[in-house]
Amino acid sequence: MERRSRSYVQLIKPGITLSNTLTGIAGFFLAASTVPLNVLVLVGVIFGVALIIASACVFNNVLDRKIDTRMKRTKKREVANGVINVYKALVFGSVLGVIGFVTIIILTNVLTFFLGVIAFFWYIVVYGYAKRKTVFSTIIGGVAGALPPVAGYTALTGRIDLAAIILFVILFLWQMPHFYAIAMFRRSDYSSAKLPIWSVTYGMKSTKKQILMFTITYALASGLLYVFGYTHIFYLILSVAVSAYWLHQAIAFYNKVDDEKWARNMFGASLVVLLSTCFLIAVGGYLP
Ligand code: HEM
Ligand SMILES: CC(C)=CCC/C(C)=C/CC/C(C)=C/COP(=O)(O)OP(=O)(O)O
Repeated sequence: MERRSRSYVQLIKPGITLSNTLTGIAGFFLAASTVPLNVLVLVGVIFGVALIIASACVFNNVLDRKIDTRMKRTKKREVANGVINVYKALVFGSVLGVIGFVTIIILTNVLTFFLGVIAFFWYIVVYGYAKRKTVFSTIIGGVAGALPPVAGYTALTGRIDLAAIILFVILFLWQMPHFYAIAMFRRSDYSSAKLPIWSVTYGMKSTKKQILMFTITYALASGLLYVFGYTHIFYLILSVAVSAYWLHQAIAFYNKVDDEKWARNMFGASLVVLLSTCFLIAVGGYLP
């Protein structure tokens, strides 16, 4: 790929855009186990959600360009280091956003459109502000991250019911160990960028305890789709296995390796858990 287009691809934070879209697709297929599947709506979810998230990430690159220069992980980002200027990034982000929102409104419904608007605004403005000001920014950011699966679900059902709320809770809780693990192994980055974050404010041991607590809460929440009858016994067995894997990673190495190594391992495991969880949510309603 040409260097310039590669830079634009980096601007949308492809890992985050792809994985969040995946959670939207999972929500869609859970809905399709209770109401008839509509392929056009699926197309709307895939492209609409992906484009809106991509757009939000581009705007985040612009807003965070100063912070990004102060962190080792982000200092090579295109807007931060001037490879793409602010104006071009804003045009790119706006084009993605307009196409994304138009796709959502045409192919899904008004409720899903509004969820997209809320998530978009929340990530860029509310989280963008909180990130600089409070140690609770992770919890606040988690709200935006938990909305795509809800949007995928409402795109088909047109309403927020208990299943939609459970999806929100599962993904919200998944994000806490995911991000606190990053906060641990990137602690010096956050410290030099002067961003309040749990590991910097309260230390590594406290963050480790938080991760363990949220991993347990996630494990409990992932069973709720079964408890409330949206999925069946195979979903429960497999989701218990996934949670057990994550908990095992947390507990087995808790005092055996250094904190940073432990956190890196938990982060890697969080991605395995995310993919497995998306898969189980998507097929859970069809399994016996
Ligand atoms: C459901 C929501 C979320 C999903 C699906 C998700 C997914 C991912 C994935 C797949 C990666 C690895 C690929 C990459 O680096 O681009 C990643 C990394 C990252 N995520 Fe998340 N994430 C979510 C929520 C969050 C939240 C709430 C935060 C912070 C408040 C966060 C912060 C980060 C950071 C900083 C990285 C880079 C880690 C590094 O390489 O040092 N994520 N995320
Ligand atoms: C529909 C819609 C817009 C949904 C939002 C989905 C989304 C982008 C979720 C990610 C949540 C989040 C707080 C990521 C961290 O960003 P960060 O800025 O702290 O990450 P960075 O340090 O890598 O810049």
